[in-house]
Amino acid sequence: MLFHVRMDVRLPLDMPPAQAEQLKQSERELAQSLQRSGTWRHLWRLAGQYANFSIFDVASVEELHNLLMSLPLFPYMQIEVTPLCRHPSSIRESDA
Ligand SMILES: O=C(O)CC1=CCC(=O)O1
Repeated sequence: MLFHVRMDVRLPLDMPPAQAEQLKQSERELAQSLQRSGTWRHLWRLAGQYANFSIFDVASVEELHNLLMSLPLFPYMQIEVTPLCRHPSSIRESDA
């Protein structure tokens, strides 16, 4: 199952810089691991915003939910999830 996810990051202005850097580093390591495994298919920065568009490939809504909740930046993100299905006019054979 494919999901489009928008994440807007809102770190508290008074968060100590070292804590923010640690969170971002932990987020990066998990995001890159999930990209290598194929679960986090796409990760794009929204130009001019501290936000991303991502595509996740997971087996269930529960898997996506648990994954998103496990992200180190989860407490500081506003997240919007959109389920995707194949478009009838798509020329692709699969969702690959
Ligand atoms: O910077 C972001 O958009 C939040 C984020 C997702 C994966 C990552 O490494 O940072």
